[in-house]
Amino acid sequence: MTSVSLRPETRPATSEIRAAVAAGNIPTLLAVLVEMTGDRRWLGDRFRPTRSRGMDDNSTGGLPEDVQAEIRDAVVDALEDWYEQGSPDREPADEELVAALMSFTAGETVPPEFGPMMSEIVRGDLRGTHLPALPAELGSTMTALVIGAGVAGMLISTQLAEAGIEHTVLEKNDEVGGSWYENQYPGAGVDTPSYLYSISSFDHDWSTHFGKRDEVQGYLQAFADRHSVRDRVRFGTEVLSATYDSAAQHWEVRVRYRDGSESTLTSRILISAVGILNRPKLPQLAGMDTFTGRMFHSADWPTELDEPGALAGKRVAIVGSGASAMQIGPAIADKVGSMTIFQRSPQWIAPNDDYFAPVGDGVHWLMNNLPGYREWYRARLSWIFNDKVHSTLHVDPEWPEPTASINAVNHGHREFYLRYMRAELGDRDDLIELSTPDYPPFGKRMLLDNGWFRMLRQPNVELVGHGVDSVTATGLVDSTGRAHDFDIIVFATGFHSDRYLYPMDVVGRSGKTTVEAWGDHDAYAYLGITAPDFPNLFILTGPNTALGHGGSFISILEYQVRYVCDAIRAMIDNRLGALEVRREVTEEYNDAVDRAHAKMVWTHPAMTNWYRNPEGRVVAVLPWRIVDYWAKTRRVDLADFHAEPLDP
Ligand SMILES: Cc1cc2nc3c(=O)[nH]c(=O)nc-3n(C[C@H](O)[C@H](O)[C@H](O)COP(=O)(O)OP(=O)(O)OC[C@H]3O[C@@H](n4cnc5c(N)ncnc54)[C@H](O)[C@@H]3O)c2cc1C
Repeated sequence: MTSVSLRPETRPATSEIRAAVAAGNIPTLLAVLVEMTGDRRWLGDRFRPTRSRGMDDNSTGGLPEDVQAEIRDAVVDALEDWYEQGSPDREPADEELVAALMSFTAGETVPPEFGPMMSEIVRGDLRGTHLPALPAELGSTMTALVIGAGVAGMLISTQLAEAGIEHTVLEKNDEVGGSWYENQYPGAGVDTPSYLYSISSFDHDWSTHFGKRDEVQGYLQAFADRHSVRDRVRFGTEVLSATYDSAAQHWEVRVRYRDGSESTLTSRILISAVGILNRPKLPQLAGMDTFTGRMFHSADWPTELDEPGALAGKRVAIVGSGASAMQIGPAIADKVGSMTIFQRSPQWIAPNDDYFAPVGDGVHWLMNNLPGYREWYRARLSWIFNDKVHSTLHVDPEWPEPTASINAVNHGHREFYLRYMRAELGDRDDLIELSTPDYPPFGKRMLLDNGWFRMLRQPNVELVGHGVDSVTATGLVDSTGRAHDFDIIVFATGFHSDRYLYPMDVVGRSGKTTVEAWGDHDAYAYLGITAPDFPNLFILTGPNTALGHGGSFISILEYQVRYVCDAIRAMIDNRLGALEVRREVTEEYNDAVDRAHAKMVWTHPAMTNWYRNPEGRVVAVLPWRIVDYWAKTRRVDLADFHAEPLDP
């Protein structure tokens, strides 16, 4: 469903407005009300929402019924007045008011540095284009190749196209979508609320708060339709290598097409949008080729297993208990004969009442008809799900507990999640023991409960507290030596998240590949985007830019796309042929990344996680808050780069 205009031809009946407003999120309605009316009376104590509990949108604001009713009535009046005045253009709140409203509606202090970033969301600034039109005389010189047509590749391609920059997107698959095209396993979906995990410029009426894979993929396909992205994508084309030619100031990119033939393409600018959760990681186990049943990685789920009855009576193994396993298990437990989960380490799992909750017509109406509602709802989610928790993830050096928690607040989180887990698992002491992590909450990305604990209690489900050692013709042998027989083995074992640009050979100015420059698992780049010796190469979701503390990858991608566009704009404005980040700037940045990580929960020795490389250095996630990354990526500073004029 796409959004409707904020300027309806006919004014809705009061009863229609009232019904929709009844479904509204109270803190969001309050912000909209103050923005629409300018009346600061609504910032009085009587209307102050409570602080939201954990990770939910605090729909009632914790306010008494009569106060909620008063707010709703006032919103109805404000909207009727707005129609009365001929539905004028919305005037978004200024930065000062945004900052005040964020703190007020969050029921806690949102630090002032969030004001500008939140204002950008509230104003909808990221909806626009970041590049001016390319001057005609540069048309043939400023060209680009983009690798990958997931969210990242589509976002940058749309910007390049609007500026008239000639480019091709090279995509190994046959369709756009990346993660969401490939991951089709039962239960696949987002664990970031969809009204946040969505593209700022492309609205959608989500059917549930946490969209499932088909809806997310449909949304991305609709984005591709809207911006004619497919016209610029060469599908079935895998990039094998890329080599920078200093003399020509361009990249030579070796590709292989679906029919096995290969060719070399060239472009001034090379943009990697290959993602970090795209190359499935399978464990290297003895006997992998001997199993006679079906065995596959979660990202390669065979769709025929979705046919009715296909799993009936089957003995299914799920190897791993991370995010994908957690979505698959509850989705198939009722359909299989038996299910055995091999868990090396339990996860921290948070409750979330909205996980399966549908988004009703009333909310859709507000998103599309109440000026500012969509933007304010998103801004609030971007506090609750993105940065709110970050300050609690710093290790307190005085904290006496060496492993289970890192500071007093983190200890409180631990107690809260344990209470929830125990309540869900009831009298199953065996499961409680197996499900209690021995590392601090947030040491790995938090998961949201989708019925996992209840599933564990089902009689046909077994949780094994070990990993697997080998594969046999009939099943698996776990690390205690116990053999298990299966018909189907699903490896929910994640991706090569610490191997950037893998498995491409990307060769820089000096003739070294990225692997030679960085080591196999130790990538680094300035802002995670650009690296010395690799001029004119921009990496989207590069090293240290994924989110460990929660939040939406799409926010990060939008900031990176803006930064890359700013770099390209600088090249165009200054007639540059090459832009290469300075080594000292990159080293200084990466020292700061490592220093910041050393204080964060992710470097805590009590657990392993997909953020760290085998040596323990965190290479995948950002150490800072999103607002810090937002500030760092707002503008390109040419002083950070060696710039070469365009060779005439
Ligand atoms: C199951 C799952 C659930 C997720 N849930 C969330 C969530 O709730 N919230 C969140 O923020 N993030 C989530 N993510 C992370 C998700 O990967 C990102 O949010 C986002 O989709 C990344 O987009 P991308 O375009 O950077 O990369 P991808 O979506 O990974 O796209 C990369 C594209 O590049 C192509 N490609 C790769 N190598 C080559 C090559 N050599 N040649 C040609 N093409 C190539 C791939 O085929 C793919 O199409 C999830 C990921 C998975 C796998």
